[in-house]
Amino acid sequence: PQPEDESPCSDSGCGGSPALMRSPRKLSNSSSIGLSSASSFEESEDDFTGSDIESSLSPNKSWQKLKTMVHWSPFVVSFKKRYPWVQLAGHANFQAGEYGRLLKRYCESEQHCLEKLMKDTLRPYVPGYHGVVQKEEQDYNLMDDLLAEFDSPSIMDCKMGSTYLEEELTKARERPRLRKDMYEKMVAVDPGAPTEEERAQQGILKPRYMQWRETLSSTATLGFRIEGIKKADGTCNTNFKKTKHREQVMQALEDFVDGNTQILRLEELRSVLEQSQFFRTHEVVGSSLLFVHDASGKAKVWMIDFGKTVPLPSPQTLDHRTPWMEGNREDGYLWGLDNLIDIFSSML
Ligand SMILES: Nc1ncnc2c1ncn2[C@@H]1O[C@H](COP(=O)(O)OP(=O)(O)OP(=O)(O)O)[C@@H](O)[C@H]1O
Ligand SMILES: O=P(O)(O)O[C@@H]1[C@H](O)[C@H](O)[C@@H](OP(=O)(O)O)[C@H](OP(=O)(O)O)[C@H]1O
Repeated sequence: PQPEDESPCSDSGCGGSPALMRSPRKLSNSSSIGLSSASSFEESEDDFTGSDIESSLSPNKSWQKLKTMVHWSPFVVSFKKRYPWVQLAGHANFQAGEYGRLLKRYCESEQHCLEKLMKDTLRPYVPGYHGVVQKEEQDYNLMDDLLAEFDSPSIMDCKMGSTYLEEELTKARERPRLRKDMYEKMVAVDPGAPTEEERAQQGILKPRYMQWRETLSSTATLGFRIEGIKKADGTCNTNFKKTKHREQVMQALEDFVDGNTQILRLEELRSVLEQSQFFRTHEVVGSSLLFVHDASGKAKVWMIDFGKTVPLPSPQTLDHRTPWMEGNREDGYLWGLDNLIDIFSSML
């Protein structure tokens, strides 16, 4: 069976290198630090000069062709510090950009979300978005690299709320397609999980896999799950598939926080979410909170990954807390955030 490509922006079958490619601007070949689908890159210590910017915009370089308006800083940009880039989860969708920016493989629904979010009250909680760029005939959404302003940061990706769209369920029903790769991922974690029928088929439907992943982890019971943690000391863990119970989650969070309790304050984000027009009018699925802090005490959280965030038909709105029932499109995002805040409060 063919891999199923049901998600608006799933890159199944699209190929592409899992490694971040080197940009023309002296990105070093620094070694991977053992993350799934991840590589790291380092900015050159050399300063950028005005002429670098000019030459980087020369028309004969296809990767710099601008598809929509991209706002380049009119002044000289200086990159003095080295920092490794880390991808904690997700597909091999990223490339290093310039000026502390990242290129993420183009996804139309993500583009629409990021454009709207730049005008929403949630803007401070979303990576700055700089339009679509094309590089080697591939389109990318260009956004700020959230790690750029930190020194040796600790990073955590928490996937909030539901992980599959109602649309994915409907499509799987209309056009059921077996996923051998998902069957294999399931068996690798729990050989007893597939049903007799799935075992005979050696394949499973994507929603079945996604639901199984939700119940295996804390998504089903707490409304969020940890996808990956990289600590300042370089240690990294993306093995949280079975981190399910409150105590297990809290232990992982404590390890990540490492005494920097500033990172635990999420009430402001919650109240901005509750006010946001964008949030009220979108089904937000598979999106993560990216927590970043470093030894200086600096700590921030952002919303990332809007590949499966879709607008609701007007005048429908969501409260993001009502339990999901097929048809209501509730994603449980705020229910998950309430639980996360509750756990954080007990850690303060
Ligand atoms: N703007 C950003 N700045 C820094 N790191 C980022 C940024 N966006 C994403 N990342 C890193 O890349 C990882 C994957 O990001 P994202 O979830 O957007 O990718 P994806 O391929 O769409 O994931 P998925 O397969 O879960 O849909 C994050 O866990 C984080 O480590
Ligand atoms: O974490 P796992 O266990 O590796 O499972 C993947 C994960 O749930 C991704 O969120 C999902 O991508 P989307 O969110 O984009 O659907 C991907 O589907 P895919 O293989 O169809 O891309 C799954 O394989």
